[in-house]
Amino acid sequence: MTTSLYWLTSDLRLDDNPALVRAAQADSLICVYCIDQRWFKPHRYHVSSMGTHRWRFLRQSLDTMAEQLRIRGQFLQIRYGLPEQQLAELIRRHKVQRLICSRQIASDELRILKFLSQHFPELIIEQVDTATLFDTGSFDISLETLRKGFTPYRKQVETLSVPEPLQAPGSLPRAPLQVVPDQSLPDWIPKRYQQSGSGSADFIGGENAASEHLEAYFNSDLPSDYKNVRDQLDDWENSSRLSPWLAAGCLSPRRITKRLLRYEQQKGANESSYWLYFELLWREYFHWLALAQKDSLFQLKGLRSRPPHACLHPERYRKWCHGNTPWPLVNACMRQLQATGYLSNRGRQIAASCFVNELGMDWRYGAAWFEHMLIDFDVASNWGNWQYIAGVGVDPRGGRHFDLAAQASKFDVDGMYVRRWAPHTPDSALDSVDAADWPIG
Ligand SMILES: Cc1cc2nc3c(=O)[nH]c(=O)nc-3n(C[C@H](O)[C@H](O)[C@H](O)COP(=O)(O)OP(=O)(O)OC[C@H]3O[C@@H](n4cnc5c(N)ncnc54)[C@H](O)[C@@H]3O)c2cc1C
Repeated sequence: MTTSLYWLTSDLRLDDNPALVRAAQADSLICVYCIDQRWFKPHRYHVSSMGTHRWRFLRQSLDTMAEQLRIRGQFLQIRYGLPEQQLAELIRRHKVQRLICSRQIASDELRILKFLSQHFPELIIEQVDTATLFDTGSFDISLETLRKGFTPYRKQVETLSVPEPLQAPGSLPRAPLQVVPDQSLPDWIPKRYQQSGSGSADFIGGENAASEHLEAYFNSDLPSDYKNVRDQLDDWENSSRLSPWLAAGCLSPRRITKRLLRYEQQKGANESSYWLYFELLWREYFHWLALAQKDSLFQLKGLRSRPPHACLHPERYRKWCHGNTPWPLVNACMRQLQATGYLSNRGRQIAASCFVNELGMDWRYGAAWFEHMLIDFDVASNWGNWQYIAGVGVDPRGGRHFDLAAQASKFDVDGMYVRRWAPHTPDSALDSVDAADWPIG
């Protein structure tokens, strides 16, 4: 009798989930999701990884996943604590022979897998590609090749056809025991997370909401205009808004691509519809890059040989985070992010460029704030895009410096965006100057 353990991470779906299909090849199956205690503790960048927007979305996604598994005679265990301990306990108790999970790219999760392989040398650990269009091994994903830039990579993968998405399994092996779920949250989850309620109706976590949103988007004509409007700062309809579901794994990129192809067959392909695929390839590029570059994703120097000049200035940092800088456009971006957990790609670029260039700060503090705030946080896309803007990633132009006045006059012509999100921006200087700070005489 074989017992497999499926460790769910950013793959909260049944549809097109090759890890679940692989895990189901067993007599008995344990499905577990671990809420990591470390997500809620402020780390070296003085903020915790998990923010309330993403937490709400995650809880909704887990509820849907638990219900989908229940319908198929399975059970989702949600465990709180340190994943390495939680998983080790299950492996020991149920004499688990195989652990299956999605391919991990972040160092924390890779350390968990290393811990398990050291403590259970007999355990077979299988990492499965669930977050990408293509599998590892379909093409060259070495750092050396990826460093050549996005365009050579894109040309390589555009010759490949995207594999068909898998159907959700109709039934699954039984769990070894039925554990009564404990719904109470541990006290290391701060109170404000427990009260985060149902939140904004814009993004509802879970596979069902994901497929409803996918259908609504592709039943409209919006994809045919995507490229023309994707750079706008606000408005639900300017881009696909698929990112939170992609990041939590409620939706697979293969399913999106399949739906996009159907759209093109029905309504015709154009540059805009192609551009959606182009952006999915960017997402994928950052994913492979993160996998290849390992810990340098989180280092100040990134892929460069020397770190850039950067400082840590707490007052500037606070002002940027809360939208109190001298730049109304940046303030509007930061306040929208804080209020909703979402920011357009243009808004993210503007806020990140200001952080790196006008504020001269260590880019990793900005990336960590985004990680905490974003409802669609994805380690590869977030840290990779930050590196790109800070000039320590793969950008052949060596970083991006956006002219904030020019951005405002181009993307917020009538000032509507600033009026909506930061109507009462204080007229503050970037740094407070106090005579007492200066030596006298
Ligand atoms: C500083 C910075 C941080 C970012 N952090 C994240 C993050 O944590 N999570 C995240 O999903 N995206 C991140 N992005 C990328 C991008 O801003 C978002 O994916 C996009 O705004 C999400 O909205 P959408 O789904 O409507 O995108 P659309 O414009 O509709 O694009 C469709 C999909 O393509 C992918 N995509 C689009 N642009 C990018 C890009 N520049 N890089 C990678 N993938 C892209 C996303 O999966 C997106 O859902 C970041 C960008 C910047 C500049």
